[in-house]
Amino acid sequence: MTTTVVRAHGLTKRYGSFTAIDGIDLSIDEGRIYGLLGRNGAGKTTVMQLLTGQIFPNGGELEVFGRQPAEHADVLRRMCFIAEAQRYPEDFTPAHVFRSAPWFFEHWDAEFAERLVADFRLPLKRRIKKLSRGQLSAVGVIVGLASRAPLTFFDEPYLGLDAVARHIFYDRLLEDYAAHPRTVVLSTHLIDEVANLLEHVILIDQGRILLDRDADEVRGSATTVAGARATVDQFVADRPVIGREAIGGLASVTIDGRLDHDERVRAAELGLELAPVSLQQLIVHLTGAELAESTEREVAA
Ligand SMILES: Nc1ncnc2c1ncn2[C@@H]1O[C@H](COP(=O)(O)OP(=O)(O)OP(=O)(O)O)[C@@H](O)[C@H]1O
Repeated sequence: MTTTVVRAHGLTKRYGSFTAIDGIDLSIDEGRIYGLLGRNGAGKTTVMQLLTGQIFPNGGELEVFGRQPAEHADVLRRMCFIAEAQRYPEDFTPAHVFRSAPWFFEHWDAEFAERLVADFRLPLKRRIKKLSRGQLSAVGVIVGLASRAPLTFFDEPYLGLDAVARHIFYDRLLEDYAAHPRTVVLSTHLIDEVANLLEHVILIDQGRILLDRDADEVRGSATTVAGARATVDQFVADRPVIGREAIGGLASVTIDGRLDHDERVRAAELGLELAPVSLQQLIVHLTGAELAESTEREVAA
């Protein structure tokens, strides 16, 4: 049976007259990896801050582990939130951070943290304020992984991490998650890199949820059809179009939904090229519709 760890209904957060989170419904199940995706300013960090009790909603209902997060220490203890720009006490070294972690996280695994320190080549005794940007991110990633909190939030945790370090993060996360299942919510702009890691995708745009679906359903749920403009237009005529680019007599149109065998054969007969749309492309289409339209207008002009 699936256990739901987060339930939100009509969750709203306003800053003055600006509505950052606009009455969203959300449910997060135990033992899954969620991707919280969206453009800059979409509201990802605000959602994570609400769920971890760091800020209060202006409206709606929110339950984390069955209770309101902000008021219950036992709920807060089961969560770990790694922010984009994590702050540490002045004069702390990574060694200090890892030594104090067991105070906050009852499942802290010191041995795992040690292995991660070696993986990330993190200088343990250097003051945090002297660390490079990537090393600072590594401290957060190590805390997030080794804490083994039942509900872990990583808010774009890898500013400055190089490609090797990011892949170490993905690999260790997957390995450790398999051995110690828990719920992970990861916000990121590097969608293609994490696409295979995610089991569920929540796409947020201007404080609202645009997509909340199983990652497997999302993968391959859209197709790009490219070829002669008139032929493409004819082929996609009755389908939901989510993106369109055209240059001269050529067009590339992204349609929602899968194509069956007969449709694929027909596309091939018409000389059209079909390509699956990656999660990143799909999200760009879904959240950048205005951009795509203006590009087409510019090209056409
Ligand atoms: N304390 C605040 N006061 C006023 N506005 C705020 C405050 N915090 C966030 N906002 C606004 O709320 C919106 C959502 O911000 P949020 O940080 O949640 O976005 P995000 O999706 O995490 O963006 P990014 O990908 O750029 O980190 C933004 O428009 C932001 O400017």
